[in-house]
Amino acid sequence: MIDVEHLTKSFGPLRVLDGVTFRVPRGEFVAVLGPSGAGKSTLLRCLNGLVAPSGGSIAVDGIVLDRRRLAAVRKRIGFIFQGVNVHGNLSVLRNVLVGRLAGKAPWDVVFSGEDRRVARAAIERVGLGAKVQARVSTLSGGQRQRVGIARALAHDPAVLLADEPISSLDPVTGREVLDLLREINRDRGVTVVCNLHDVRLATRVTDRVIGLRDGAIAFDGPADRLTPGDLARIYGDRLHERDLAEVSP
Ligand SMILES: Nc1ncnc2c1ncn2[C@@H]1O[C@H](COP(=O)(O)OP(=O)(O)OP(=O)(O)O)[C@@H](O)[C@H]1O
Repeated sequence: MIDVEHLTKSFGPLRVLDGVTFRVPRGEFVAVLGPSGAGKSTLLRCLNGLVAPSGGSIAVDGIVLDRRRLAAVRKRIGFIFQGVNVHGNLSVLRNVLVGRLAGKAPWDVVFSGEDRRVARAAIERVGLGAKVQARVSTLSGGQRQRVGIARALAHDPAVLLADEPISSLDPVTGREVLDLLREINRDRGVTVVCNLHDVRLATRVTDRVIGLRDGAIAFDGPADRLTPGDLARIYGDRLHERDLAEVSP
């Protein structure tokens, strides 16, 4: 489903991704962990074509991502941004309809009955059916992030990429939002790659952890088998006893 080979990315002299190789099968839920600056967001942005790689290759659903095929690959991907990236002045429905824009020409931004049906179904799916017409600025942080997820779903993606989707939420709401992504992953067979800072949630909710350190893979394996030693390889000596305890039995 996602095939990344020898991916490198440099910003000027700074090498941010350094030969990253992994393959994600259809339907897997992958957490990408790593210290700040390890290259997690850059990796996700490369997968979505928001950042052009310096080297290596990426294929999504068998389509090699390059400039010519960017639109075709993006059609298959829903992107959930870091923090909460929604338009406060617009209704929930309008925000989610934005997810139906892909592939429409600028002179053709008229939403069809089908667009509205899909958007409403996505809003129901994330539990905001009663808020379809509410202005997003009147919603809580967790509800706003659900709007972001509904927008990504309205795109009918085969892959969901989520860049720290719970970083601005309290722990309980964050868990609920991650559980929602897990349910969507299971019900629809959507492949999910999600950057996270919460090790405990990553090990409890996802199938697999890819640990990035200094732009290279420091760990890749089943989430429920992550050991304190693996965590130390990912986070180095900045890790504390408390963090290690999170994955200890
Ligand atoms: N557009 C850019 N131009 C220059 N440097 C960049 C750019 N985007 C990212 N970087 C640098 O690349 C490195 C990796 O950034 P990235 O955001 O991918 O890390 P991250 O692991 O997602 O960090 P965090 O967990 O703090 O979000 C950082 O040193 C960052 O400053």
